Amino acid sequence: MYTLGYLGPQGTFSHTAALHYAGRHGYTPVCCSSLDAVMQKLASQKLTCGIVPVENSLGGSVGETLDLLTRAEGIWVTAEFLLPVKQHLLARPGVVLADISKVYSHPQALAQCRSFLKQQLPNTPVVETVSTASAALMVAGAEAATAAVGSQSAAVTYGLQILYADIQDKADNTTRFWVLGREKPSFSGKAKTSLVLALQDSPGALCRILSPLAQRGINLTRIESRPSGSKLGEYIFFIDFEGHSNNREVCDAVRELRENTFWLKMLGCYPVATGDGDMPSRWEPVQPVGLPGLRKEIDKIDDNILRLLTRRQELVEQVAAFKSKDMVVDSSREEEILCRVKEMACQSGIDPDIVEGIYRQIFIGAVRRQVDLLASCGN
Ligand SMILES: C=C(O[C@@H]1C=C(C(=O)O)C=C[C@H]1O)C(=O)O
Repeated sequence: MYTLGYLGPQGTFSHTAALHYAGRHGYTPVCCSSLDAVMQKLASQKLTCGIVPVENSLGGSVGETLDLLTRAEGIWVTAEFLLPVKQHLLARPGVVLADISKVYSHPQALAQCRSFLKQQLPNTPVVETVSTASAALMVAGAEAATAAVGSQSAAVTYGLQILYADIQDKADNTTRFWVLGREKPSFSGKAKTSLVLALQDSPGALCRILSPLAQRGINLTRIESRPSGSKLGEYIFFIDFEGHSNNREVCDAVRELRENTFWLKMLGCYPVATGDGDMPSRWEPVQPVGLPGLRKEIDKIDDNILRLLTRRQELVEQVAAFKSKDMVVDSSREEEILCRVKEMACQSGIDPDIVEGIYRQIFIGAVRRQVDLLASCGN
Protein backbone atom coordinates (compact mmCIF):
# COMPACT_ATOMS: atom_id res chain seq x y z
CA MET A 1 0.00 0.00 0.00
CA TYR A 2 1.30 3.46 -0.91
CA THR A 3 0.67 5.92 1.90
CA LEU A 4 0.57 9.72 2.12
CA GLY A 5 0.94 11.30 5.60
CA TYR A 6 -0.78 14.60 6.42
CA LEU A 7 -1.30 16.78 9.50
CA GLY A 8 -4.63 15.70 11.01
CA PRO A 9 -7.16 15.44 12.47
CA GLN A 10 -9.86 15.14 9.77
CA GLY A 11 -11.19 18.48 8.60
CA THR A 12 -7.80 20.24 8.31
CA PHE A 13 -6.85 21.83 5.00
CA SER A 14 -3.90 19.41 4.94
CA HIS A 15 -6.49 16.60 5.00
CA THR A 16 -8.28 18.17 2.02
CA ALA A 17 -4.97 18.53 0.16
CA ALA A 18 -4.05 14.92 1.02
CA LEU A 19 -7.36 13.63 -0.32
CA HIS A 20 -6.94 15.51 -3.60
CA TYR A 21 -3.36 14.40 -4.09
CA ALA A 22 -3.95 10.82 -2.93
CA GLY A 23 -6.90 10.45 -5.29
CA ARG A 24 -4.77 11.51 -8.22
CA HIS A 25 -1.77 9.38 -7.49
CA GLY A 26 -3.19 6.23 -5.92
CA TYR A 27 -2.06 6.81 -2.29
CA THR A 28 -3.91 6.09 0.94
CA PRO A 29 -4.00 9.19 3.19
CA VAL A 30 -2.65 8.61 6.72
CA CYS A 31 -3.49 11.02 9.53
CA CYS A 32 -0.45 12.18 11.60
CA SER A 33 -0.47 14.12 14.87
CA SER A 34 2.08 16.80 13.84
CA LEU A 35 4.24 17.96 10.94
CA ASP A 36 7.21 16.49 12.77
CA ALA A 37 5.40 13.12 12.90
CA VAL A 38 4.82 13.27 9.12
CA MET A 39 8.56 13.74 8.55
CA GLN A 40 9.66 11.19 11.16
CA LYS A 41 7.35 8.52 9.75
CA LEU A 42 8.55 9.30 6.26
CA ALA A 43 12.21 9.10 7.31
CA SER A 44 11.63 5.76 9.09
CA GLN A 45 9.81 4.33 6.03
CA LYS A 46 6.42 4.10 7.77
CA LEU A 47 5.00 6.33 5.02
CA THR A 48 5.62 6.36 1.27
CA CYS A 49 5.32 10.14 1.17
CA GLY A 50 3.91 13.12 3.05
CA ILE A 51 2.10 16.34 2.16
CA VAL A 52 2.95 19.47 4.16
CA PRO A 53 1.85 23.13 3.91
CA VAL A 54 4.61 25.52 2.85
CA GLU A 55 3.03 28.91 2.36
CA ASN A 56 -0.28 30.67 2.07
CA SER A 57 -1.04 33.61 -0.18
CA LEU A 58 -2.31 35.64 2.82
CA GLY A 59 -0.57 34.20 5.90
CA GLY A 60 2.91 33.72 4.41
CA SER A 61 5.29 30.87 5.14
CA VAL A 62 4.66 27.91 7.40
CA GLY A 63 7.81 28.35 9.51
CA GLU A 64 7.54 24.93 11.15
CA THR A 65 7.62 23.10 7.79
CA LEU A 66 10.64 25.11 6.67
CA ASP A 67 12.49 24.57 9.95
CA LEU A 68 11.80 20.82 9.92
CA LEU A 69 12.92 20.48 6.30
CA THR A 70 16.13 22.37 7.01
CA ARG A 71 17.07 19.69 9.57
CA ALA A 72 15.57 16.64 7.80
CA GLU A 73 17.88 14.12 6.14
CA GLY A 74 17.09 11.97 3.11
CA ILE A 75 13.77 13.73 2.46
CA TRP A 76 13.09 15.52 -0.82
CA VAL A 77 10.39 17.77 -2.14
CA THR A 78 8.92 15.71 -4.98
CA ALA A 79 5.91 17.83 -6.01
CA GLU A 80 4.02 21.01 -5.21
CA PHE A 81 0.26 21.26 -4.89
CA LEU A 82 -1.95 24.37 -4.77
CA LEU A 83 -5.17 24.28 -2.74
CA PRO A 84 -7.74 27.13 -2.79
CA VAL A 85 -8.64 27.86 0.87
CA LYS A 86 -11.92 29.18 2.27
CA GLN A 87 -12.17 30.01 5.99
CA HIS A 88 -15.40 30.25 7.99
CA LEU A 89 -16.34 31.27 11.54
CA LEU A 90 -17.74 28.12 13.18
CA ALA A 91 -19.73 27.81 16.40
CA ARG A 92 -22.11 25.40 18.12
CA PRO A 93 -25.69 25.67 16.78
CA GLY A 94 -27.56 28.51 18.50
CA VAL A 95 -24.48 30.55 19.40
CA VAL A 96 -24.54 34.16 18.12
CA LEU A 97 -21.60 36.47 17.50
CA ALA A 98 -22.23 38.56 20.64
CA ASP A 99 -21.92 35.46 22.89
CA ILE A 100 -18.48 34.40 21.70
CA SER A 101 -15.93 34.56 24.51
CA LYS A 102 -12.91 33.08 22.65
CA VAL A 103 -11.84 32.29 19.09
CA TYR A 104 -9.68 29.22 18.44
CA SER A 105 -7.67 28.37 15.34
CA HIS A 106 -4.32 27.58 13.80
CA PRO A 107 -2.07 30.68 13.59
CA GLN A 108 -2.15 30.56 9.76
CA ALA A 109 -5.94 30.59 9.64
CA LEU A 110 -6.06 33.44 12.17
CA ALA A 111 -3.57 35.39 10.05
CA GLN A 112 -5.77 34.83 6.98
CA CYS A 113 -8.80 36.36 8.72
CA ARG A 114 -7.17 39.28 10.50
CA SER A 115 -9.50 42.00 9.10
CA PHE A 116 -12.66 40.05 9.91
CA LEU A 117 -11.56 39.33 13.50
CA LYS A 118 -10.50 42.94 14.02
CA GLN A 119 -13.81 44.29 12.78
CA GLN A 120 -16.30 41.75 14.13
CA LEU A 121 -14.61 40.43 17.29
CA PRO A 122 -12.17 43.20 18.28
CA ASN A 123 -12.06 42.42 22.01
CA THR A 124 -12.40 38.65 21.90
CA PRO A 125 -9.30 36.71 23.00
CA VAL A 126 -7.78 34.55 20.27
CA VAL A 127 -6.25 31.15 21.15
CA GLU A 128 -3.86 29.33 18.82
CA THR A 129 -4.33 25.60 18.22
CA VAL A 130 -2.30 22.94 16.36
CA SER A 131 -4.81 22.80 13.50
CA THR A 132 -8.10 24.32 12.33
CA ALA A 133 -9.82 20.97 12.90
CA SER A 134 -8.62 20.67 16.51
CA ALA A 135 -10.01 24.20 17.05
CA ALA A 136 -13.39 23.00 15.71
CA LEU A 137 -13.24 19.95 17.97
CA MET A 138 -12.54 22.15 21.03
CA VAL A 139 -15.44 24.47 20.17
CA ALA A 140 -17.78 21.49 19.71
CA GLY A 141 -16.89 20.17 23.18
CA ALA A 142 -16.66 23.51 25.07
CA GLU A 143 -19.16 24.54 27.74
CA ALA A 144 -18.86 28.25 26.95
CA ALA A 145 -19.89 29.91 23.68
CA THR A 146 -16.70 29.89 21.64
CA ALA A 147 -15.88 29.92 17.93
CA ALA A 148 -13.32 28.39 15.60
CA VAL A 149 -11.90 29.54 12.29
CA GLY A 150 -11.85 26.59 9.88
CA SER A 151 -13.18 24.77 6.87
CA GLN A 152 -16.69 23.78 5.97
CA SER A 153 -15.67 20.11 6.22
CA ALA A 154 -14.54 20.79 9.83
CA ALA A 155 -18.00 22.30 10.49
CA VAL A 156 -19.74 19.22 9.17
CA THR A 157 -17.30 16.77 10.82
CA TYR A 158 -17.74 18.34 14.27
CA GLY A 159 -21.42 19.36 14.07
CA LEU A 160 -20.81 23.11 14.06
CA GLN A 161 -22.70 25.88 12.33
CA ILE A 162 -21.14 28.40 9.97
CA LEU A 163 -21.78 31.80 11.56
CA TYR A 164 -19.89 33.74 8.89
CA ALA A 165 -18.73 32.25 5.60
CA ASP A 166 -15.65 33.21 3.55
CA ILE A 167 -14.04 35.37 6.23
CA GLN A 168 -10.54 35.25 4.76
CA ASP A 169 -9.10 38.65 3.86
CA LYS A 170 -8.94 37.88 0.14
CA ALA A 171 -11.21 35.69 -1.99
CA ASP A 172 -8.37 34.02 -3.89
CA ASN A 173 -6.71 32.57 -0.79
CA THR A 174 -4.48 29.62 -1.74
CA THR A 175 -2.17 27.34 0.24
CA ARG A 176 0.85 25.79 -1.38
CA PHE A 177 1.78 22.30 -0.23
CA TRP A 178 4.93 20.27 -0.79
CA VAL A 179 4.80 16.55 -1.31
CA LEU A 180 7.79 14.92 0.36
CA GLY A 181 9.42 11.60 -0.48
CA ARG A 182 12.64 9.67 0.09
CA GLU A 183 13.59 9.61 -3.58
CA LYS A 184 14.16 12.36 -6.11
CA PRO A 185 11.42 12.23 -8.75
CA SER A 186 12.17 11.78 -12.44
CA PHE A 187 9.86 13.78 -14.70
CA SER A 188 9.80 15.89 -17.81
CA GLY A 189 8.19 19.30 -18.32
CA LYS A 190 8.42 22.56 -16.43
CA ALA A 191 10.46 22.20 -13.23
CA LYS A 192 11.06 24.18 -10.06
CA THR A 193 14.10 23.83 -7.80
CA SER A 194 14.09 24.66 -4.07
CA LEU A 195 17.03 25.06 -1.73
CA VAL A 196 17.99 26.60 1.60
CA LEU A 197 21.28 28.36 2.31
CA ALA A 198 23.09 30.26 5.02
CA LEU A 199 25.05 33.43 4.29
CA GLN A 200 28.29 34.63 5.72
CA ASP A 201 27.57 38.04 7.20
CA SER A 202 29.44 40.36 4.82
CA PRO A 203 28.65 43.39 2.62
CA GLY A 204 26.76 42.49 -0.57
CA ALA A 205 26.07 38.91 0.61
CA LEU A 206 22.44 38.87 -0.59
CA CYS A 207 23.55 40.21 -3.95
CA ARG A 208 25.91 37.24 -4.28
CA ILE A 209 22.90 34.93 -3.93
CA LEU A 210 20.79 36.70 -6.49
CA SER A 211 23.35 37.44 -9.17
CA PRO A 212 24.25 33.79 -10.09
CA LEU A 213 20.56 33.29 -10.92
CA ALA A 214 19.95 36.68 -12.53
CA GLN A 215 23.06 36.44 -14.73
CA ARG A 216 21.78 33.18 -16.23
CA GLY A 217 18.21 34.46 -16.71
CA ILE A 218 16.87 32.01 -14.10
CA ASN A 219 13.50 33.16 -12.75
CA LEU A 220 13.48 33.40 -8.95
CA THR A 221 9.91 32.59 -7.81
CA ARG A 222 10.40 32.93 -4.04
CA ILE A 223 12.99 34.11 -1.53
CA GLU A 224 12.25 33.90 2.14
CA SER A 225 14.43 34.51 5.18
CA ARG A 226 14.13 32.76 8.57
CA PRO A 227 16.19 33.27 11.70
CA SER A 228 19.00 30.68 11.72
CA GLY A 229 18.19 29.87 15.33
CA SER A 230 21.79 30.32 16.48
CA LYS A 231 22.31 34.08 16.86
CA LEU A 232 20.13 37.19 16.65
CA GLY A 233 20.57 38.79 13.21
CA GLU A 234 21.69 35.56 11.50
CA TYR A 235 19.38 34.30 8.78
CA ILE A 236 18.95 31.40 6.41
CA PHE A 237 17.27 31.88 3.02
CA PHE A 238 14.77 29.63 1.26
CA ILE A 239 14.91 30.02 -2.48
CA ASP A 240 12.69 28.62 -5.25
CA PHE A 241 13.47 29.15 -8.90
CA GLU A 242 12.31 27.84 -12.25
CA GLY A 243 14.41 25.17 -13.94
CA HIS A 244 15.50 21.58 -13.46
CA SER A 245 18.46 20.85 -11.18
CA ASN A 246 20.06 18.78 -13.97
CA ASN A 247 19.86 21.68 -16.44
CA ARG A 248 23.33 23.06 -17.26
CA GLU A 249 22.54 26.67 -16.34
CA VAL A 250 20.88 25.65 -13.08
CA CYS A 251 23.82 23.37 -12.17
CA ASP A 252 26.28 26.21 -12.77
CA ALA A 253 24.17 28.65 -10.77
CA VAL A 254 23.91 26.22 -7.82
CA ARG A 255 27.69 25.61 -7.93
CA GLU A 256 28.30 29.36 -7.78
CA LEU A 257 25.79 29.72 -4.96
CA ARG A 258 27.61 27.00 -3.00
CA GLU A 259 30.88 28.88 -3.43
CA ASN A 260 29.29 32.13 -2.21
CA THR A 261 27.51 30.71 0.80
CA PHE A 262 28.43 29.23 4.09
CA TRP A 263 26.04 26.26 3.84
CA LEU A 264 23.60 25.10 1.16
CA LYS A 265 21.07 22.27 1.15
CA MET A 266 19.05 21.17 -1.88
CA LEU A 267 15.41 20.62 -0.90
CA GLY A 268 14.23 19.22 -4.22
CA CYS A 269 13.45 19.60 -7.87
CA TYR A 270 9.85 18.92 -8.87
CA PRO A 271 7.22 19.64 -11.54
CA VAL A 272 5.59 23.10 -11.40
CA ALA A 273 1.97 22.81 -10.12
CA THR A 274 -0.67 23.47 -12.72
CA GLY A 275 -2.84 25.22 -10.13
CA ASP A 276 -6.03 23.18 -10.17
CA GLY A 277 -7.02 21.12 -7.17
CA ASP A 278 -9.48 18.95 -9.07
CA MET A 279 -9.63 15.20 -9.37
CA PRO A 280 -8.01 13.47 -12.34
CA SER A 281 -9.84 13.68 -15.62
CA ARG A 282 -7.71 10.98 -17.20
CA TRP A 283 -5.98 7.91 -15.80
CA GLU A 284 -2.31 7.12 -16.32
CA PRO A 285 -1.88 4.35 -18.91
CA VAL A 286 -0.82 1.02 -17.41
CA GLN A 287 0.71 -2.08 -18.98
CA PRO A 288 -0.18 -4.97 -16.66
CA VAL A 289 1.45 -8.36 -17.26
CA GLY A 290 -0.40 -11.71 -16.86
CA LEU A 291 -3.30 -12.56 -14.54
CA PRO A 292 -1.58 -11.40 -11.28
CA GLY A 293 -0.53 -8.14 -12.98
CA LEU A 294 -4.04 -7.51 -14.29
CA ARG A 295 -5.57 -8.21 -10.86
CA LYS A 296 -3.07 -5.90 -9.20
CA GLU A 297 -4.15 -3.14 -11.57
CA ILE A 298 -7.81 -3.90 -10.84
CA ASP A 299 -7.03 -3.64 -7.09
CA LYS A 300 -5.42 -0.26 -7.68
CA ILE A 301 -8.47 0.95 -9.58
CA ASP A 302 -10.73 -0.25 -6.75
CA ASP A 303 -8.59 1.74 -4.30
CA ASN A 304 -9.08 4.78 -6.49
CA ILE A 305 -12.83 4.25 -6.78
CA LEU A 306 -13.05 4.12 -2.98
CA ARG A 307 -10.96 7.22 -2.59
CA LEU A 308 -13.18 9.06 -5.06
CA LEU A 309 -16.27 7.83 -3.22
CA THR A 310 -14.75 9.14 0.03
CA ARG A 311 -14.13 12.51 -1.59
CA ARG A 312 -17.65 12.50 -3.03
CA GLN A 313 -19.06 11.78 0.42
CA GLU A 314 -17.08 14.69 1.88
CA LEU A 315 -18.63 17.04 -0.68
CA VAL A 316 -22.08 15.58 -0.09
CA GLU A 317 -21.54 16.30 3.64
CA GLN A 318 -20.69 19.90 2.80
CA VAL A 319 -23.87 20.18 0.72
CA ALA A 320 -25.82 19.22 3.88
CA ALA A 321 -24.85 22.57 5.41
CA PHE A 322 -27.07 24.24 2.78
CA LYS A 323 -30.10 22.09 3.48
CA SER A 324 -32.82 21.52 6.01
CA LYS A 325 -33.93 18.05 7.12
CA ASP A 326 -37.07 18.02 4.96
CA MET A 327 -35.41 18.99 1.66
CA VAL A 328 -32.48 16.60 1.39
CA VAL A 329 -33.55 14.72 -1.78
CA ASP A 330 -33.22 16.75 -4.95
CA SER A 331 -34.64 14.53 -7.72
CA SER A 332 -33.98 16.95 -10.57
CA ARG A 333 -30.30 17.15 -9.57
CA GLU A 334 -30.14 13.34 -9.43
CA GLU A 335 -31.73 13.08 -12.90
CA GLU A 336 -29.27 15.64 -14.26
CA ILE A 337 -26.33 13.58 -12.91
CA LEU A 338 -27.82 10.33 -14.27
CA CYS A 339 -28.29 11.86 -17.70
CA ARG A 340 -24.67 13.00 -17.82
CA VAL A 341 -23.05 9.79 -16.52
CA LYS A 342 -25.22 7.54 -18.69
CA GLU A 343 -24.25 9.56 -21.73
CA MET A 344 -20.58 9.19 -20.78
CA ALA A 345 -21.11 5.44 -20.20
CA CYS A 346 -22.57 5.05 -23.70
CA GLN A 347 -19.60 6.86 -25.19
CA SER A 348 -17.18 4.59 -23.29
CA GLY A 349 -18.96 1.36 -24.29
CA ILE A 350 -20.29 0.66 -20.77
CA ASP A 351 -23.90 -0.44 -20.18
CA PRO A 352 -25.75 2.75 -19.08
CA ASP A 353 -28.30 0.74 -17.05
CA ILE A 354 -25.50 -0.71 -14.90
CA VAL A 355 -24.10 2.80 -14.35
CA GLU A 356 -27.59 4.03 -13.45
CA GLY A 357 -27.93 1.24 -10.86
CA ILE A 358 -24.57 2.14 -9.29
CA TYR A 359 -25.49 5.83 -9.13
CA ARG A 360 -28.91 5.16 -7.61
CA GLN A 361 -27.13 3.31 -4.78
CA ILE A 362 -24.70 6.22 -4.39
CA PHE A 363 -27.64 8.67 -4.11
CA ILE A 364 -29.29 6.49 -1.44
CA GLY A 365 -26.05 6.55 0.58
CA ALA A 366 -25.59 10.30 0.06
CA VAL A 367 -29.12 11.17 1.15
CA ARG A 368 -28.86 8.89 4.21
CA ARG A 369 -25.56 10.55 5.21
CA GLN A 370 -27.04 14.05 4.91
CA VAL A 371 -30.16 13.09 6.88
CA ASP A 372 -27.97 11.64 9.68
CA LEU A 373 -25.76 14.72 9.74
CA LEU A 374 -28.66 17.15 9.85
CA ALA A 375 -30.29 15.11 12.62
CA SER A 376 -27.06 15.22 14.67
CA CYS A 377 -26.76 19.02 14.11
CA GLY A 378 -30.37 19.48 15.21
CA ASN A 379 -31.31 21.28 11.92
C1 LIG B 1 -25.62 15.99 -2.70
C2 LIG B 1 -26.88 16.37 -2.82
O1 LIG B 1 -27.93 15.74 -2.17
C3 LIG B 1 -28.58 14.58 -2.68
C4 LIG B 1 -27.59 13.65 -3.22
C5 LIG B 1 -27.13 13.79 -4.50
C6 LIG B 1 -25.85 13.17 -4.95
O2 LIG B 1 -25.39 12.21 -4.30
O3 LIG B 1 -25.26 13.65 -5.92
C7 LIG B 1 -27.88 14.59 -5.41
C8 LIG B 1 -29.03 15.20 -5.03
C9 LIG B 1 -29.63 15.03 -3.69
O4 LIG B 1 -30.68 14.09 -3.77
C10 LIG B 1 -27.22 17.58 -3.60
O5 LIG B 1 -28.32 18.11 -3.42
O6 LIG B 1 -26.39 18.05 -4.40
